Amino acid sequence: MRYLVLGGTRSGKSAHAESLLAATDRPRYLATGAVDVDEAWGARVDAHRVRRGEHFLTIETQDPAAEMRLDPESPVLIDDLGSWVTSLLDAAKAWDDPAATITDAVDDLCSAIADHVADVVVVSPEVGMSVVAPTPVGRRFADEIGSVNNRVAQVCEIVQLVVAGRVLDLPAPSATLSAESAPDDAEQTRTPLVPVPVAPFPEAISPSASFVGAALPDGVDAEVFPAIDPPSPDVADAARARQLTLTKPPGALGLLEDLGVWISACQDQCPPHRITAPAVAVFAGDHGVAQDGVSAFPPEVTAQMVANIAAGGAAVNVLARRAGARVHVFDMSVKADVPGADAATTAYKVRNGSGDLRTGDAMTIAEARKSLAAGRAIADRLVDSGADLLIAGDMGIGNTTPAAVLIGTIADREPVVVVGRGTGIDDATWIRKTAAIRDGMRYGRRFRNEPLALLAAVGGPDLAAMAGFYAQAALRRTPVLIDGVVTSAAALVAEQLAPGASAWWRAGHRSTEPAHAFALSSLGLDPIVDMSMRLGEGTGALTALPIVSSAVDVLIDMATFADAGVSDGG
Ligand SMILES: Cc1cc2ncn([C@H]3O[C@H](COP(=O)(O)O)[C@@H](O)[C@H]3O)c2cc1C
Ligand SMILES: O=C(O)c1cccnc1
Repeated sequence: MRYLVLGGTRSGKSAHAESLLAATDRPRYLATGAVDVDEAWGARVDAHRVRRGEHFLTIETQDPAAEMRLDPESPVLIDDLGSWVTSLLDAAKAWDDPAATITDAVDDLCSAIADHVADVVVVSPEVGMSVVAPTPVGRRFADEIGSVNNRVAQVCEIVQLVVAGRVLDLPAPSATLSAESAPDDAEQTRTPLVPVPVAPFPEAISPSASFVGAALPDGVDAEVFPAIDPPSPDVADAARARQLTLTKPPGALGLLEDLGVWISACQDQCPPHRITAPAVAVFAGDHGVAQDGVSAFPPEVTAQMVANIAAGGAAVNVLARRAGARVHVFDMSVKADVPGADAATTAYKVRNGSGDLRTGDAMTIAEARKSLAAGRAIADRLVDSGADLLIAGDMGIGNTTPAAVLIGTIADREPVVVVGRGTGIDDATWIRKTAAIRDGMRYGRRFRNEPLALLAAVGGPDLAAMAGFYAQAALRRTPVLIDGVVTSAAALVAEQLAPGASAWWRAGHRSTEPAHAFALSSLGLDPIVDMSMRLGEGTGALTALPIVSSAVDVLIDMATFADAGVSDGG
């Protein structure tokens, strides 16, 4: 989670910011204050230091972005942007030179904050609420810090204002910024902040999602799940009853009502909490079968697209930003090294590419276990760090072929009805792909009721990790939106591993891939939207996410007949 904590002088903003990281392990404190200014300043810095105690590792730096990049997995507190902007303006000799800018450094800091894996808390002064400063230097500072705060707010999920020691959560701007409220920088208006974090937030943020290896207790096999409880039937009843009290004819909000009831039941709370921290995990892997031309694109695109997702440029990133979701991408079994991949991306890598499913050796049983454990650990880490809805996405050239094999096998359909056009294959490729699916199904059939062996034979680490992720999400009582054909294949396997898990899932969309419909009907899921999409990555689920968030808002925010003084239908 990324926090921007604003406040005036002595408002209590630093103490609050520190309390946010009180529960995390050895957070780093990036002190941007100028050293040796004068005695009074020194005393003030010392007071901060005493309060922080030993918990924080203090680093004095004028380049917080560089420090963050050195260790993206450690929680970090930056205190504060006021002194940082001052030192930038000093260095650029910009105080009385309107042409000199600090834009590059601000861009760099925003991208470091956006890329940071662990929690980030940024402290900044809120100035300029009084009369305009009488000096050019005062005006310059107020202008700069105002626009820096705007920029940093855009990459933080939570923005708070501290006044007299009291903490105010600032709601995110609505999706379309009005002309007045829009920051004057064109870049900002292109990417308005999308999350709507208006629910109260805990004093201390939970430990960050540092993705560092599988974490199942000793002696627990990754494919073994305890019984899965359904979302609370009693709370579902309470939520249905509440829907009837809201100022609308009963049932008039259709599926929105069902979705609100479902989230309420998942959260065991009516009205539910607002959805504030949805997270997407994209599982990437190459597939041996892709070497023989079952896709319209070459296998090297997988690694390139993983890099694109990590850099924030893929469709999944764009839709996630709009829906207020964080995206994490994991190289489970990409064949080549992903250019510039960080430690979090490769933390769970099982192998370089999967074997050829036509001869039944996508991976070994040990690798299948390791992949399932990885997916479970990733779900755990996201839930532990506060995620309140999970989405899995896929990336892997050729992966609609193993997906069709898994769905054809489990849902018991013929190869010709589960084969799809994937990335847009031509007829000759379609024939090859159908033959590959037939061979894979012939091999996989014997493991139809043995999910671990089936994943090892005709799946791959990416699909196995998704299955572990979905089943673990259910175990952790966290709602899930399923995406397209690839993720739905993993969901079918997850339901075999952990029967009942599907009660914690909804289908985000209907893909144009034919196998998707079979998977959804086997799982008893109806898609929320049908947008003729066929991309994967998590995009279909993300398209439905704002609808689910709206459904929750309805249960929280709508007036009741009694409150609004509206006569009900008797
Ligand atoms: C540029 C690009 C971006 C993608 N994003 C998702 N996919 C999707 O298409 C691929 C599966 O289709 P097939 O089985 O036909 O290869 C996967 O990478 C999947 O994630 C993409 C594919 C491409 C080419
Ligand atoms: O439905 C999907 O998830 C899908 C469809 C085509 C290509 N890749 C993914």
